[in-house]
Amino acid sequence: MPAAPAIPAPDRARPAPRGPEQIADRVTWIGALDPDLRNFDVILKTANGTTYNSYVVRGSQGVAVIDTVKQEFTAEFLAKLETVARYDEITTLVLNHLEPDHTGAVPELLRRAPHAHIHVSPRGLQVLRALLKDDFDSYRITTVQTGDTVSLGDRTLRFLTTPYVHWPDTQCTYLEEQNLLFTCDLLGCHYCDARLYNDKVGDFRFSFEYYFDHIMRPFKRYVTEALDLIEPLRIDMIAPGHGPVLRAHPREYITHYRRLITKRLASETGAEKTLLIFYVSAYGATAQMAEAITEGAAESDDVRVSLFDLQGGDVTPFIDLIEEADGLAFGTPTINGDAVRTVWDLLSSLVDIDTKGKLGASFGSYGWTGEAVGMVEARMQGLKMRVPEKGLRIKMHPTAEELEQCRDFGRRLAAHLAGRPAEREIDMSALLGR
Ligand SMILES: Cc1cc2nc3c(=O)[nH]c(=O)nc-3n(C[C@H](O)[C@H](O)[C@H](O)COP(=O)(O)O)c2cc1C
Repeated sequence: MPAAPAIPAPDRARPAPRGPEQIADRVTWIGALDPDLRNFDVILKTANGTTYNSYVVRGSQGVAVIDTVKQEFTAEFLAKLETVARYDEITTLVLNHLEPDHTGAVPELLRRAPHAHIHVSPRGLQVLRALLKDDFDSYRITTVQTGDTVSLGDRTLRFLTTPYVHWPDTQCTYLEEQNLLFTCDLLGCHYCDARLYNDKVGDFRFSFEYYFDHIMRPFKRYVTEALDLIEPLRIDMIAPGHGPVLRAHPREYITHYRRLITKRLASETGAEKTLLIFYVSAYGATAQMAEAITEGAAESDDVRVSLFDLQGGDVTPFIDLIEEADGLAFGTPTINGDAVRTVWDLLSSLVDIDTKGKLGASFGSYGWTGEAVGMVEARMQGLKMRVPEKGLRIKMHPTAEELEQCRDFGRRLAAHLAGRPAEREIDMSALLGR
């Protein structure tokens, strides 16, 4: 065990905005408030900051620390911890998620707590190794999975493996005797309020949904699995890693996640699959292609086809539609060797949703080099979409014959969506070298 305590990271100049809080019998919040933070993980706006929630659970034969805080709050965190436990009493350190905002104080805590036995998911172990570097081998570490428990005497922690909410390593920890669930990022949000409890703080609905949209939404299928796992539990309190402690009606937050996951309305047409076709067009050539592709695809009764001109510029309204769609086609002319910006804007907005396995297609008119279609195709492949048809390029305005090629392209996209890929006509003369 490494002996010499390192100097803690410099703490913030201003005093800690609040001390520890006993949130339940034997359970104390020892987290940190970060009210001045305005941007999190580069991708999130945090209008009133965030909190890094850490908890101590005291049993008759052991003390557990559940997650820690961001590194710059280490001294504040340790000071709070010292008010509720001695370092040599800490038997268990649970790391539900290894992201630095929850593990920043781990190295310092481990230096001080010689008996802390780390409990982490199997996939968390790899990240932990990277975090602890050369010290890794000097600590006692156990990997835990759903159903495993650790006893603190008269208190028991049960683990639930909930991967990809939102990193591969994530898990939840359930305090059995008190029906208290520690969920780390799941059901959390960036909302800083020293009053701490959901029934005391300001209105944090926006933050809760915003956090879901940007952090959980790309992993909806995993979030669903996590909810399936935690829903059968009796839950009196949810203690997340960020934002308010959910003690009033905790189950409503699970229900709300379910609602956010399933926004889709019942189909009005009865068609099983949906195809969205987006385009931009300076002189109308790509627009003509888009209309012909739509016509071709719409011949299928199995596919509901929608056509959208992106000229308006704002792509945000399309994100929900895209998330629910089965297929997407993007049309863009080549302008200065590239696709048009609104198409890129839309494609880069897809980072918030799961596009894996959706059908993708690209098309567009060009004058001489025509790179745009291939670029869009590569981006769709990068998003792990299924791109079964080579992108369709037409030089300048399409002829009647080329418009028929577009219709045919649309028919093939519909057939792929319906699970019946159409046979393409084989050009025998090309095969025979004529
Ligand atoms: C400003 C400008 C830049 C262009 N740059 C390219 C180019 O780099 N490569 C190319 O193949 N065509 C280029 N073109 C030609 C267009 O791709 C072509 O006119 C196409 O038919 C336009 O399709 P649209 O009517 O759907 O906008 C350019 C056209 C304009 C107006």
